[in-house]
Amino acid sequence: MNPPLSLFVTGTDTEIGKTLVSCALLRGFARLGLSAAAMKPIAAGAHFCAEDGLWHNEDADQLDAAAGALLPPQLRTPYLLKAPAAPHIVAAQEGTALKLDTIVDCHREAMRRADVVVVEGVGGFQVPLDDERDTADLAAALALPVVLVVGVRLGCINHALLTADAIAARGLRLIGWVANVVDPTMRFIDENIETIRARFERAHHAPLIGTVPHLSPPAPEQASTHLDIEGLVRALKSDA
Ligand SMILES: Nc1ncnc2c1ncn2[C@@H]1O[C@H](COP(=O)(O)OP(=O)(O)OP(=O)(O)O)[C@@H](O)[C@H]1O
Ligand SMILES: C[C@H](N)[C@H](N)CCCCCC(=O)O
Ligand SMILES: [Mg+2]
Repeated sequence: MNPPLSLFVTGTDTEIGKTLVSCALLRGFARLGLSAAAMKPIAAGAHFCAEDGLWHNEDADQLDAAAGALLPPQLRTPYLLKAPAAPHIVAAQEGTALKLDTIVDCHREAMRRADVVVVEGVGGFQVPLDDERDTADLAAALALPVVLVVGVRLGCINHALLTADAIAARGLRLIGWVANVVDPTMRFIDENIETIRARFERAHHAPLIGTVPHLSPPAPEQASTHLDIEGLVRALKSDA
């Protein structure tokens, strides 16, 4: 039996396509016959649904819809915060301590239930969780290879390079990256992507998993056709 695989999806910012790409990865893994589960361990922004009597988060719902192996909500999202804002601020206001150990335990259980577990971070790579820790500490506690989603828009080169350096500084492996075209009106899109590709290849040996064009509608199944999922699986297996 193959050991389960897992990866941590981070981004150059909030709202740049981490959820879309995570869902695309889930669909791509499913196409390869892998049972794929998703975690959004810390979610900020929840609404109450009278139909099922549960609090929902949009990212978590999208991940559930794309996942082949569904996790129970408490395992998929151990920390569901109400307000759509910086998690350390919302957690403090709600009196919630965001514990890395709890998330690591949930992740360990998720790994027992699927062939591959996709973990979506929250916001960018160094979003605080409290006065001391941030989401980079979460990725390190989970000891996962990182996929960086670059939201392709003006300014993304700098954000991409800073994030890759931060990932390396935490001793984590940037296993690949996705160029996600959030601003289709940007000038020189291909040249921007090539600039990042060449630098990531040289400095981090991190390949471009694929370029997701601006999609209408932004459907995970379609996005997944732009990603080299087989290559990613090979890299994850050799990293495991
Ligand atoms: N390639 C794309 N084409 C069209 N729309 C996109 C694309 N990528 C992302 N979007 C849209 O941009 C918005 C933000 O994307 P998404 O929710 O995936 O970002 P995120 O990085 O996960 O944000 P958060 O930090 O809140 O988790 C969504 O409405 C999504 O549908
Ligand atoms: C609510 C939002 N969609 C994200 N889930 C949280 C983004 C926090 C960003 C914090 C920051 O870097 O300033
Ligand atoms: Mg998201």
